[in-house]
Amino acid sequence: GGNGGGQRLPPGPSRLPLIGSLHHFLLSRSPLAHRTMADLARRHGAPLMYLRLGEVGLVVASSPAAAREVMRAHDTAFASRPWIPSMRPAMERGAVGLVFARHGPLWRQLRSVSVLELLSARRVRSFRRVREDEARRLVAAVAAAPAPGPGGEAVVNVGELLAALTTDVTVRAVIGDRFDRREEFARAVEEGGRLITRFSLGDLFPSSRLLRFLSRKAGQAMDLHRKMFELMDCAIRQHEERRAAVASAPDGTVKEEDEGILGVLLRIHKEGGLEVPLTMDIVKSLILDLFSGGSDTSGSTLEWAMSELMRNPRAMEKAQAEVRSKLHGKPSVIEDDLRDLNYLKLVIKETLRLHPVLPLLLPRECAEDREVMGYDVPKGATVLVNAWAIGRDPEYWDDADAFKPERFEDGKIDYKGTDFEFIPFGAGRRMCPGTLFAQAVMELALASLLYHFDWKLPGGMKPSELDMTEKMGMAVKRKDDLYLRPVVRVPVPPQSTDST
Ligand code: HEM
Repeated sequence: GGNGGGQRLPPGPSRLPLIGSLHHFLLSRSPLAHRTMADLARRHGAPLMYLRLGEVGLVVASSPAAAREVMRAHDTAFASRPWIPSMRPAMERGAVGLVFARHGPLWRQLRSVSVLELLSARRVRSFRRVREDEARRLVAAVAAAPAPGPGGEAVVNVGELLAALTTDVTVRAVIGDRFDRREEFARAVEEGGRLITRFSLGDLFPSSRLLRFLSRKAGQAMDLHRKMFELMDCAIRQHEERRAAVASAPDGTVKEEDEGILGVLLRIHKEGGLEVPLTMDIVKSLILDLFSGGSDTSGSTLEWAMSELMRNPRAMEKAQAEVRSKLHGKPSVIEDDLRDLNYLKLVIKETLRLHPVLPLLLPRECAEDREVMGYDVPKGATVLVNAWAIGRDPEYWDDADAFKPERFEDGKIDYKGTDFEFIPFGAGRRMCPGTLFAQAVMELALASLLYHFDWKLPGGMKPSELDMTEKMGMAVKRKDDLYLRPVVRVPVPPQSTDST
């Protein structure tokens, strides 16, 4: 109640003058927005909930039915992304790729290029050797690297290795090579995560120029944008030098995997003739989207998968038995082997249910007043879908908080955007275009880790003692690093010294 203009806003928690519902977040036990929002939605019996944070109206869908309304029934009205005020100056200077493009001709064009060309099943398959090579490097690094960890045992930082793997696979797929400035880039992505998730008063009260002026966020966003574009310039140069080198080599053929995603984009850029010209700024923004969208998400998902397997030794044993029996002592896992690894795929699905690394997906914006489930959603409201809450809703999931890959055994529920109780990649026209890319790298990496090694928790820790606290960033990660002690089961073949 309490809203003027005859609007019937969705129910939600109390709102104070000026700050709206902000106090619910400031007083919440959890610093994680998806948990606070799930709590509020349950307490107010509001699968479609209205909140106001400062001046920003927020509508949160927290049930499969509400998610279906947002991403199917009203998909076109909710197909834009809001531009956070402090990020707007950077975006207006051209820092817009696929992720943040407003629903319109530019987005449509980038979307179809991405789906049909850059991330298609055929293109993803063409990077198979890149993935196999990086997976071999991963297991070689695990076998070589155990170093005394916090408790003096020889452990590896599993999350760090997996983050490096997913970054390298993505970057090699895009530019055809490892990125010379990888560490700098990783730091910049982390900085971006901090910036985007930090509350800033200027963002909550966009009409206040004073607050915006006082907030340093806009300036920092601009600096980061410049830094990212400089790094992308460098990636493009690196790509072009590499192609020139490949073309002038004795057998001078440029293979598809050398062309890379960037090669395809540069070709389209040169050909021209598109409805919306593909400028170099757009190319840079788009590859930046792929770099950051492609690595952090898959890397964190893999780290959660390993964490869940450590907490659930029976699932771990089952997954290891499967990969070891299917491979019959082969030297390493290759992609042909993945076809038979059914349980491994269920493990990944179950991980995505319990740990959707974008728990609120990516924000949508309401383009026009809409009536949803009998309530008014006002134009301009930010619309979120709480995939985390939906994936753990006891009304749809038995023993919802337990890790049970078997629940997906009958193959009825998938993350393709049609089963609204399971939407880690979103749904509708803004759904993640990178699912095949992500699936390919995650399956191979996990199979490789489980094939070659047994894994022990350090310091005699019991499985149930492994802390699973989350930390917010660009994607939701573990708060504590996951250190594990690897025990070799299937020896890792010596690394070849190929140049890539
Ligand atoms: C486990 C891995 C991943 C997860 C959980 C994930 C999740 C998501 C989600 C939830 C969205 C927003 C969907 C919506 O608004 O309905 C999204 C969008 C997007 N993702 Fe992913 N993603 C993953 C991997 C990838 C990869 C590997 C790529 C590319 C290489 C990628 C590229 C994108 C892009 C470009 C968008 C924006 C699409 C648009 O706005 O039209 N993602 N992703």
